[in-house]
Amino acid sequence: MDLPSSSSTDCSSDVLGNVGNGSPGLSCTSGNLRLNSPSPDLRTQEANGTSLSECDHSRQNSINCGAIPYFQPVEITKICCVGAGYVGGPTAAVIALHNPHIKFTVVDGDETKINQWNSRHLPVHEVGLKEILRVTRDGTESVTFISEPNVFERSRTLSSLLSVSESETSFNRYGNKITVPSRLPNLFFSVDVLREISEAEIILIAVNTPTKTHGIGAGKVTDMTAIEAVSKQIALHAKSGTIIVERSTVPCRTSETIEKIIKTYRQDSDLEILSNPEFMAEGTAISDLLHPSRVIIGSRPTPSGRRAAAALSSIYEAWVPRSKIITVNTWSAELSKLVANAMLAQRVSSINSISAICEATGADINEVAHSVGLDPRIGDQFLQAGVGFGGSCFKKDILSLIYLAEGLRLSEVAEYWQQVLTINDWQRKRFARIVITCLNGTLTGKKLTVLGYAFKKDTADKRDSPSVECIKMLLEDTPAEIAIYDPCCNQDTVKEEMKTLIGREVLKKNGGPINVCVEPYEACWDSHAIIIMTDADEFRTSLNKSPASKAEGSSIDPRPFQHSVPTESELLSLQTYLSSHLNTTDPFQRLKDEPPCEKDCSLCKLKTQRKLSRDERMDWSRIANHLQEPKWVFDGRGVLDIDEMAALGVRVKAIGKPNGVVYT
Ligand SMILES: NC(=O)C1=CN([C@@H]2O[C@H](COP(=O)(O)OP(=O)(O)OC[C@H]3O[C@@H](n4cnc5c(N)ncnc54)[C@H](O)[C@@H]3O)[C@@H](O)[C@H]2O)C=CC1
Ligand SMILES: O=C(O)[C@H]1O[C@H](OP(=O)(O)OP(=O)(O)OC[C@H]2O[C@@H](n3ccc(=O)[nH]c3=O)[C@H](O)[C@@H]2O)[C@H](O)[C@@H](O)[C@@H]1O
Repeated sequence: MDLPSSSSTDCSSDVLGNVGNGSPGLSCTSGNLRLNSPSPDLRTQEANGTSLSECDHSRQNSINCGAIPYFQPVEITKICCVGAGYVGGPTAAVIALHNPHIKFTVVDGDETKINQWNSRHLPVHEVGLKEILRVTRDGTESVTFISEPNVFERSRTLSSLLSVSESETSFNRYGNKITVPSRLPNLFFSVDVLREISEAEIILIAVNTPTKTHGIGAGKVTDMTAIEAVSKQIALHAKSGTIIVERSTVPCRTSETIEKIIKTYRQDSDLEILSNPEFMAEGTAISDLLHPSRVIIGSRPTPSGRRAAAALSSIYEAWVPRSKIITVNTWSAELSKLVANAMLAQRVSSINSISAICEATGADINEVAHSVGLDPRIGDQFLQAGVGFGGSCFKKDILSLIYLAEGLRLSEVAEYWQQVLTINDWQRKRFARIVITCLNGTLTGKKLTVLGYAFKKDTADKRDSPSVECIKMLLEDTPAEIAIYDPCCNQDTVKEEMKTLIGREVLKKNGGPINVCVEPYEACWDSHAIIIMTDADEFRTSLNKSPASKAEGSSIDPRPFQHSVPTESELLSLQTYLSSHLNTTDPFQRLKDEPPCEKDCSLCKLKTQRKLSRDERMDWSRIANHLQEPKWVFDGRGVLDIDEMAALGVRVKAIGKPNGVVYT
């Protein structure tokens, strides 16, 4: 129940209901709402990373600042996330890492996926994910170590430095002895959806919301089947007062739909529905979740809506500065997710449209993008021209926006966003046509090599991948062979997908042209043309540096720490730093054993696809020697240095590069 508004309507009570000093039951030295956490140690440290001035600043910037009355803090002990996919798993891992006092369970109807999350073989591959799961899912031992930069590196004998008794001399010499307490597991994966829903105080919905493939609105409207199913389960099983959080990307006003579904089964519903869209990108999911540009929380503008928003905010405040947590109304939160994806995709289509002009005029797309991106009003992100955007979200979210505009009879708006998709489709086909044209209009009898099968680098996700579409187009011209290699995709999964999409006869073992390779050199051998479809670092020429990757983790020593006990984030960066220097996955020796695999675990037997290490590049000179004349490489992602390749005798056709136009 909301307490009467005792605080004033100025910023002594901010939009999340966090009140200033002197409020009963709340500590607000940093301006953060403190819940009754049974384990204040790490959590408080982490949250206190937000300074008072930062907090005050954020209050001034808060939308609706001061509009909220004081309310009783909600104690959160159990969170359930429905949907153990690309979003559910990583989100849960990061929230659980920073909230060790909360029991977090991820549920999914897919038992195979849940078994994978509970095993050594995770269904989602993201840099840093495994490290976090080892802590949250498996628990850790207590560890004592020295917080002195370079101590581990100097000694190179970890065990003597980690054991308190043996390393007393070292401690005395270097000082700053740090003890990190042990952790119990607080992240669980389960198929018992109903039980977990019934016990949670917060339920995150992270189920899939693809585009409908049949019936009314097919190919346009969002398929709400999973959202509807979860809403019904929540209506029937959630306890009173549970906070429901939309993490899935949904059409604007979906919370209203959820509410209606809930009310169908539960007349006296007191469940509050929030919108908290996720903005992470695949390949950098963990970095994006650990350091989000913003956390958007949409709620009803009522006291109970704001109280629910405050409860959710307090979970994020364990590691996200308050100034980055933005509260808005529910519809704004839902719509802003669609708009963010639409605008990112729009930039890609914009630069891709210009790439065609570059090819025809002699301008260079990289030079144009660089020149344009230096204007801070434009910025340099998302200006890499290529084979068009792919992935599970951009297209479906733009389609959802178009459908919304059409429903509102805003046909010009719908047409505007439709054009982003039209250009994307055109660019994908244009690239495949360039390949065929350069090969004299015929692929018959030729071997082609496709490097990159997923929709971008550092992920195995193949949903709406431009590569798949390109392969389909090339197949129509009956090449002798298409060899496929992707450093992240599993060979058997790619074969299985090709079989499903095109037919079993397409595979090499059945006499067909598709040959899925486990290493790049085999794929490129004797090829008439190499076609680069993703920006994997392996594919780059030595002179063409990869853009700084957020995914790679810290190469900077975070010591000395700000607090006597380091935060989980600090420990993680130290672990990453030490792991790379000392060549061990567990430099603190605090991790417990991973769950054992069954004797004949099929996943253990799967071949590891990445044959080159993360930093290793393909040897293009070796490949150049074994290409068929006239040695064609089609660079769909701007990863090659054309002069370097020319020196190897290789012809490169790259998107947005001058098409034989010379200065006169
Ligand atoms: N993939 C990404 O990078 C991002 C995705 N999103 C959004 O997040 C949502 C989820 O996306 P992904 O994680 O990629 O999807 P996903 O397909 O990887 O995972 C969804 C999971 O939900 C499960 N599920 C569906 N209905 C269920 C039910 N009734 N009960 C229990 N489990 C159920 C499925 O079995 C599946 O494992 C989508 O709305 C997507 O647009 C948002 C930001 C980033
Ligand atoms: O809602 C989602 O699912 C997510 O969609 C995208 O993330 P993601 O699809 O994982 O990957 P991006 O890095 O955005 O790339 C999307 C596509 O655009 C392409 N792209 C991206 C950037 C660029 O400059 N050029 C370009 O062609 C990529 O190769 C890829 O095919 C957004 O970046 C995330 O913020 C969002 O949360």
